[in-house]
Amino acid sequence: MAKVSIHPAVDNGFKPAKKDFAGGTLTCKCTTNPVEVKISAQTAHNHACGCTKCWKPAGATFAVIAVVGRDKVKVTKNENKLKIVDPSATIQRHACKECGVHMFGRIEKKEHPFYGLDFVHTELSKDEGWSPPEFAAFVSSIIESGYKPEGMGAVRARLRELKLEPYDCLSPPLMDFIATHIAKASGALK
Ligand SMILES: N[C@@H](CCC(=O)N[C@@H](CSCO)C(=O)NCC(=O)O)C(=O)O
Ligand SMILES: [Zn+2]
Ligand SMILES: [Zn+2]
Repeated sequence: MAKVSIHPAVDNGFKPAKKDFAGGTLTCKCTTNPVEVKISAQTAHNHACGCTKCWKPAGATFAVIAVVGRDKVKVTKNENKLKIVDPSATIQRHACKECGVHMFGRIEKKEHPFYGLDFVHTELSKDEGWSPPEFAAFVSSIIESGYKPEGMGAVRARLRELKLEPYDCLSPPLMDFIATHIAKASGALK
């Protein structure tokens, strides 16, 4: 049986991060006047995401998305082509109006646990050395985009084969981080 396809950047394995890698340039898919975003740091928490909201290339089952400090993200070309996909979403995804690629996702709610971090797709960069994906998040959510539920066993098996442990939310360390932030804000945790 054919292997389950996850995403073109992970289906054939992926390279480790380069030591001291300090960022690169993301370019949208437009052949003329592409949007360019400069990232001036290495990314963290890169992961495959099965949610319905993250951008993925045509035909991919999962998105691959990482975070980086918002002060390290600068639009350097054709900013006028960017539009926020859903201004009411927690993560405001700034997408190219022409090709639809999401160039960065930003959290504007200061009280959010991930405030200060932008979400980026490093597959949009030709630079090599970015942090590789570490786990798979929101795996069950691919069903919300129409993936057949009976195929989920094979999807999770393939993710494990790629060393991307599948979770139906974020990874346990990130979920603990979120819960700790909420407990400190409410006073439940001192
Ligand atoms: N089942 C939903 C889940 C969507 C969801 O909660 N996505 C997460 C992860 S996106 C990157 O890891 C999230 O934080 N979303 C906030 C937002 O998108 O604004 C679905 O699939 O839609
Ligand atoms: Zn574009
Ligand atoms: Zn997502």
